This record gives sequence, structure tokens and C-alpha cells, in this order.
Amino acid sequence: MAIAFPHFLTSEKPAVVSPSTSSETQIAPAALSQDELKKIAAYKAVEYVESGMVLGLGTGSTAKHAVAKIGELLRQGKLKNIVGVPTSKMTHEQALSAGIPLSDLDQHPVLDLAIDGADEVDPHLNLVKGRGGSLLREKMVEGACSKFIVIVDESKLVNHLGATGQAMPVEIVPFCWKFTAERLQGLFEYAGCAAKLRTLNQTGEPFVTDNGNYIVDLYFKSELGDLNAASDKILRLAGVVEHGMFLDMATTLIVAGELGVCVREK
Ligand SMILES: O=C[C@H](O)[C@H](O)[C@H](O)COP(=O)(O)O
Repeated sequence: MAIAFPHFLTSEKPAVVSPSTSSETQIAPAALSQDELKKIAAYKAVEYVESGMVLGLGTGSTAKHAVAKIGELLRQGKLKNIVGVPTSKMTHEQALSAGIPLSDLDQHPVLDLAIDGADEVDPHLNLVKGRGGSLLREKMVEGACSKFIVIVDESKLVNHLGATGQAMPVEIVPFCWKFTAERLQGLFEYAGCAAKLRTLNQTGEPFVTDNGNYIVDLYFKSELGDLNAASDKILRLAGVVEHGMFLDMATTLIVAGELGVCVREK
């Protein structure tokens, strides 16, 4: 069931721009699928892309719609001189097929704009990311952008990060992963934390990130409290590479829901 837009979102107008007919404005039909909502948010974000920009290209089922749309606009000549910096091997492949010229942070250490999805978004635009396994490159690329637009369907909105019972991913080195997982769990005993190594469904083998690392998913029974303190504690642990809390990084949030599209600038 759709949740009403929380009070922290400022509705631009109670309507959506249809991805297929971008000149028309229409009231969103009640029965849009989650993927259609993701596409609407993604297409809205692509309206911020201008010719000549260096773009951080996000990863996941929402970001892929933005990457596809940017490729389409390039092919149509409506965008020119775009350079993309992908946040995963998967996005690299998609962007190459879509005809987007690619680069990296070594060549382009400052980016104009990144567009990416998220697993959770709180009222301060703090995020959980990485349930698809791409958090490290995402954090590096999105941290180098002047503007970072987060695109989500309304199911991703939460009041407190980590209090949903869903995974908070942490990328760790494979060396003695059990030791690191136990240490991570111990850090958050007060929140009833359970740490689980992410594995592949088919084989039970550890999931390996694009960087050759493992992911430990943290599940909390109660709120984490101070997120910056939690972040610092995780990052101080030897064996941890990065975590999926993106604190104070997003500059703009675009949410698509049954009531329409909301845009919130931080
Ligand atoms: O690791 C994956 C990324 O952080 C994604 O951006 C995030 O999981 C959201 O993915 P989706 O748009 O598929 O829900």
C-alpha cells in the first residue's frame, strides 16, 4: 500500500511528467508499478543534466532508467559532450552499450552531477545504499560530485535509517571475515545487531564486490542513535572498507509515488 508523502517533502506539483510523453503533465494513475515509479523519478532527474556535464552514473534498478535515458538523449543529439563516471561494473557495461563516453575519477576528480537510487532515505536526506553490492564506488564517485540527486519510489522513505529491519551493508576485506563480522555485531549490541555475511543464493558462496571484497549485512532490532557516531565506529574497525550509510551527501531528493513526483533540495 502506498504511504502518503511525509511532511518533509515539498511537493513541486501533484502531478507526474510521463516518461513517454515528456511534454504532457498528467495525474498519476493509481496502479503504477514500482518500476514505473522508479522510471518517473529517474526521468525527472535527467532533466537536470546539461550538455558538457561530467556525470556520476549510479547503480541499481532505479539508476538504470536514468542511464538509459541519458544514452537516448545523446543519440537524439539533445545532449552533447557528456562524460559518465560509472559506479559499478554493471553500470559501466550498461553505459557503454548506451553509447555514453566514459571516464573515471583519476581523469575527472570533480564531477558536476550524480544520479543514483537508494535503499532508504531519511528526512535529512541521509541514505542507506549498497543492498545491490555497489556502495564503495558509489560513495567515491558521489562524494566527488557538486550535486547528488537521489531518485527513489516512495517505498524507500523512512523515519530512521536502519530501523526498518532491512540490511545495512558493510564492505569488508575477505581476510578473517568472521572476525570482522563479530566485531561489527559487537559494536551495535545495544541495537540488537545481527551481522550476516552476504552469500549467493545459488551456491552459498560469499558475494564478492566489484573490488574483490565481501559484504556483511547488519540487521538492527532498534534505532542506531547518532548516525555519525555509528559511522565513525564502523570505519575505525580494521578490516572494514566502507559502509552503506551515506550521511550528508545527497543534495536533492526526487521521490515518485502514487500522488506524483516530489523534489526536495537540501
Ligand atoms: O548497491 C546498490 C546501490 O546502492 C543501489 O543504488 C541501491 O541498492 C538502490 O537500488 P535500487 O534502485 O535497485 O532499489
